[in-house]
Amino acid sequence: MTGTPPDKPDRFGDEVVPGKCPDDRITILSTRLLANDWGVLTRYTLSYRRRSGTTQVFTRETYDRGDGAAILLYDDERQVVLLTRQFRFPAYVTGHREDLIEVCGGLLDHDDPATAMRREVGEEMGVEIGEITPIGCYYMSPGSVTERIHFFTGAYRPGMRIGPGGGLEGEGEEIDVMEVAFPEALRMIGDGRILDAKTILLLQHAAIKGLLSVRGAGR
Ligand SMILES: Nc1nc2c(ncn2[C@@H]2O[C@H](COP(=O)(O)OP(=O)(O)O[C@H]3O[C@H](CO)[C@@H](O)[C@H](O)[C@@H]3O)[C@@H](O)[C@H]2O)c(=O)[nH]1
Ligand SMILES: [Mg+2]
Repeated sequence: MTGTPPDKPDRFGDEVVPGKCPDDRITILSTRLLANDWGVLTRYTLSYRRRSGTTQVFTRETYDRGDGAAILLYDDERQVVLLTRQFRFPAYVTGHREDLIEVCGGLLDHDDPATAMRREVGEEMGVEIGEITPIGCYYMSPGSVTERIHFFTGAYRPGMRIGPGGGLEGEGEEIDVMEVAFPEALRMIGDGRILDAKTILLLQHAAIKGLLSVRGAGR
């Protein structure tokens, strides 16, 4: 994506404001904006009616950077997948010192999911993709992060590579594009070389649905 900040919370509609909530278990008592920069960090104070009928008051912080999209690009003739490798600072601060291996993904940045996905595939992978197949839209960290990721798969062939990819240098992106044999990609989950959950979800989806052959991946 470009360096513009993601969508702001108004994309949720007007129900998440004090005193107004369609779920009658919940009353939002107050909200406090803690940060409004790249992402939006908000502290809500809410009262929650438990199943027993008693009411509890507590606070919850939400971090909103907008929603995202991710895609597994696969070539079923050559039995390979196309992945990225890039520096991830939030992983670095947890002590992880290697670049992360991931499927292509990015924030929607005001586009619909399929449009955003095509844009990211062009920028990051240098691929002009044909048909893409939606799989579902899932919360990745629902206890604190509002982001939902729209998942896709897409078949590609070497002829669809129209550029080197690599992402946007002006945004600090430096993305390596890696073609990996599918059984090897599955082994990379098992031995910890792949640590990104959206990538693991998509590779396992491809195995379960038989998009590619798992022969040679071991147990
Ligand atoms: N200025 C600024 N830029 C940021 C910040 N955080 C990220 N960026 C930049 O914003 C761009 C985001 O690139 P995308 O390709 O759209 O997103 P992503 O970082 O690959 O991944 C996002 O979407 C994924 C969904 O597939 C998510 O899984 C991932 O966590 C992240 O939200 C990158 O250029 C990145 O450097 C920040 O705090 N400040
Ligand atoms: Mg990205």
